[in-house]
Formats: sequence, structure tokens, C-alpha cells
Amino acid sequence: MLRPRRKANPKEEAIQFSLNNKDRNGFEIRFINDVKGRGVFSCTEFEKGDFLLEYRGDLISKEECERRQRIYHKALKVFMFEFRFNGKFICVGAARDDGSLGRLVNDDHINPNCRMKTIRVDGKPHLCLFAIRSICPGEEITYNYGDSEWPWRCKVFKSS
Ligand SMILES: C[S@@+](CC[C@H](N)C(=O)[O-])C[C@H]1O[C@@H](n2cnc3c(N)ncnc32)[C@H](O)[C@@H]1O
Repeated sequence: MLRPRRKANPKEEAIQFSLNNKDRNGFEIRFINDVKGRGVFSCTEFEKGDFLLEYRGDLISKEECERRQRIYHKALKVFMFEFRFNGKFICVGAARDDGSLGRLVNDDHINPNCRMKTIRVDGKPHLCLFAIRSICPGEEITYNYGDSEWPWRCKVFKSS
């Protein structure tokens, strides 16, 4: 008799994809507009809780992050993701375009469909996006970048 297939545990999936340095299938990059640039869109359905993508890059210290911020052009500074882990400020620097998708996910502080969580893999932190509600094919993947005065949040965009 066929047993129902066990649904993968989202955290285990996140660990596997992080260890393999690979993005999962089911997403595409689209150019949105000149202000937002590119974004990541779902090509399939996801359920609340599913693991989506890792924000991949170099795991660096606060000092190295500040050094890179000093020399980077402003277009690259936006790829530095600073966070706290074990009480220390550290950073994932994703300025180098390695073809991964997590670095291209845009901000939405009003109605995001996923959330960034830090998971520990072999003692190291990995930044992973998990769905906070069901996601339909064609939806843009977004998360809340956090409470900061992000310049685009106060702009009123004219619809054509
Ligand atoms: C980590 S990058 C995300 C990928 C970026 N859209 C691109 O094409 O490279 C962050 C930058 O994307 C843009 N961005 C992200 N969320 C946005 C939003 N809600 N509205 C406008 N621009 C946004 C801003 O320029 C921000 O500095």
C-alpha cells in the first residue's frame, strides 16, 4: 500500500539548501521598474511556513562590513544585511552577483509574504526566508527589511 508522502520539514529543507549553496526551483527574476529594479517572483504555490530562499553571501564581521561600506558604491551597499547572532553584530555581504535569488528579494513593510529568519547550520548563521502565508504563482516575494527609514517607503509612486 502506498503511504502518503511526508511533507518536507521547512527547517530541514533550509539547512539542506544552505549546505548545498543552491536555490530551490519555483522562482524567477523579473524587472519591475526603474525605481524598484528587479524582484523575485513565485512560479508555483507555496504554503505558510515553507522555506523559500536563502540570502546568500559572505558571512563577515561588523568591522569588515564597515570597511566594505566605505569603499562600495551606494548601489552595492544595499546588499549588506546586518544582523545579530549570539549577541554579536555580523553581516552577510551579498554585493557580488553570484546568481542567487535571495539577494534580489524586495522590501514590503505593509503586506509581506515571507519573513527572514536566522537558522544555525554547523554553528554558523544562515539567513533564510520562510512564507508567512500562502503564496500564489506570479506573486512577488517580499519581506519586511525592518524598521529603518528606507528611502522608497516615503515616496509616493504615481500609477500610470
Ligand atoms: C537587496 S536589493 C533588492 C534587489 C533590487 N531590486 C535589484 O534590482 O537589485 C535592495 C534594493 O532594492 C530596491 N527596493 C527594495 N524594495 C523596494 C521597494 N519596496 N520599493 C522600491 N525599491 C525597493 C532599493 O533600491 C533597495 O536599495
